[in-house]
Amino acid sequence: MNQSIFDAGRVPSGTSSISIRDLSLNFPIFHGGARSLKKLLFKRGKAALTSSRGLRTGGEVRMDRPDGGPVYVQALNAVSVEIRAGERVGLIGHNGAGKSTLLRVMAGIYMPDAPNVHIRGQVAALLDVNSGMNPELTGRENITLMGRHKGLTTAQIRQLEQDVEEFAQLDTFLDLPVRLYSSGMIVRLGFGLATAITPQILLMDEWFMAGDFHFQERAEKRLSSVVNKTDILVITSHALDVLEKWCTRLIWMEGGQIHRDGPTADVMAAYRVAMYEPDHHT
Ligand SMILES: Nc1ncnc2c1ncn2[C@@H]1O[C@H](COP(=O)(O)OP(=O)(O)OP(=O)(O)O)[C@@H](O)[C@H]1O
Repeated sequence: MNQSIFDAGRVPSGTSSISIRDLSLNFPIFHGGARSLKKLLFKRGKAALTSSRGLRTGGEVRMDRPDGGPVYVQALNAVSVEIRAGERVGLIGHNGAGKSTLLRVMAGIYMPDAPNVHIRGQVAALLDVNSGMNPELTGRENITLMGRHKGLTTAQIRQLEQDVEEFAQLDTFLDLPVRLYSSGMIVRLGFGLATAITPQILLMDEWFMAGDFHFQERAEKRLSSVVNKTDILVITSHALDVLEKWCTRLIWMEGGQIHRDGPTADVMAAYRVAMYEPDHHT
């Protein structure tokens, strides 16, 4: 692909960075269940529901004051992280630890104006497999739509279409509405589209591993050529071998906080030990 057409937001190569200082993010609970949680918190005279052995699933459920106030899930709690060009970072931790939320902050989806979040460089986020896709349109029409959205010329859109068609190998399905696709077929199209350009900062959730074996092989190949050219990769996955393969640094999250941050081998060794602790649900 011609890279010059996607230059918006680019900075000189090797100068991309992610800087997040003391960031907290709460999701208010409006569901009826919030009332019983509130009662429970009130009964315990506490502002937060945390198990005595440490909360291993989900963020902390909190109430503004021990005597009442709105109930919310604290997805991120005072998170500070600096990532420089050249780093390949993996986010690990239990279900609900805050990994996807942190990725969404980095992608500018949550809190895009937060003064303590600074993202320098052109970002591509592979977070939701069908994000930006219109299920009523065919795969080919979706490619065109994205091309137009990016301001490409007709010739450039054709180039994009060829590239994605070759990679996704959807054959006749490329000309059928996306709502008829299986989840793996959507992954093929979404992944092909998202990796048709080389961003400076690539943020990925683990869904890209969802295709069949042949797709995964080709996806890995395509991904490594993209990753080799990006300044920064941040990826979250429960597949530890994937993280060991791709990452130079791991950030281990627990209950919305950074529990440990360091070279992959060190953090992974400690994580594996913790995983086999009898009370650990990671
Ligand atoms: N849109 C939302 N509305 C309300 N709560 C949310 C929302 N998104 C996430 N949460 C809550 O925030 C916490 C962190 O969720 P997040 O998705 O970041 O976890 P995760 O580490 O990516 O988990 P997993 O490994 O299961 O994907 C969880 O307790 C979750 O219930």
